[in-house]
Amino acid sequence: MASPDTLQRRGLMFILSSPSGAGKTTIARKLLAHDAEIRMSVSVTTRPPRPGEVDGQDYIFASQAEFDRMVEDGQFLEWATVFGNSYGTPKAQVKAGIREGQDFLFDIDWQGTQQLYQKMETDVVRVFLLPPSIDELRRRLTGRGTDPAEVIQSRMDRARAEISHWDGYDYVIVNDDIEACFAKVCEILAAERMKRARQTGLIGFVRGLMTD
Ligand SMILES: Nc1nc2c(ncn2[C@@H]2O[C@H](COP(=O)(O)OP(=O)(O)O)[C@@H](O)[C@H]2O)c(=O)[nH]1
Ligand SMILES: Nc1ncnc2c1ncn2[C@@H]1O[C@H](COP(=O)(O)OP(=O)(O)O)[C@@H](O)[C@H]1O
Repeated sequence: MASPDTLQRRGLMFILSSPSGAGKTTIARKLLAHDAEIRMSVSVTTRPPRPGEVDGQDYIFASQAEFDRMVEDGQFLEWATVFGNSYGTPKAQVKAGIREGQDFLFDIDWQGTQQLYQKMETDVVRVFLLPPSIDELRRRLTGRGTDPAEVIQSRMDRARAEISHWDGYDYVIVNDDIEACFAKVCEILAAERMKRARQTGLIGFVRGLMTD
């Protein structure tokens, strides 16, 4: 007998990218607090921790030598250099989790997004956040209070280059109002979870319906 209880799905890889300061960390934190079915893919980075960041939770902080060893050992699904620091996505937990139906959230840049898409196209959902204006982006970076003036300037200098990669994404959202942006992100996630290609048990269920 065909039973909907047997329906399972593959996990998805939900990527949030944006120019620095547009709000992806804020949206990612809300999503993790609100949705028990998605887990953060915690990246390894060589950048120093910011005040309040927890090792193993926000990032896995590593020296350049440790990072290079992980690259050589093939431990990353993707890695890239951003603002002169190295960032990489560890392979192990994500690959096994996806097969078991676990969804993962990625806060990675356009280079990492391209690499993940090339490797695991059907599992990947690419979302890009834009600031409402360049002035507002500067206000947010300054207001966040985590970077000295010269770092903020270098993030602003990079913002236009990052924005130019907007067309490598499936969805583009202007993060004007946090709650409105968050609602859109949740809607995208809900719809993507229902995609036929992810419903691994569907073929058997449909065959059952046709033969019962
Ligand atoms: N390719 C890649 N990019 C990452 C990874 N982790 C973080 N990033 C990106 O690196 C950039 C800098 O991140 P961060 O230092 O936390 O500063 P932020 O710009 O304020 O979020 C952001 O664009 C992140 O999305 C990763 O594992 N791989
Ligand atoms: N829609 C928004 N309106 C106003 N401030 C925002 C909005 N989204 C994020 N912020 C603020 O802007 C700053 C940068 O956001 P953050 O999430 O750290 O960006 P990113 O992770 O993309 O660098 C933070 O201080 C955050 O509270």
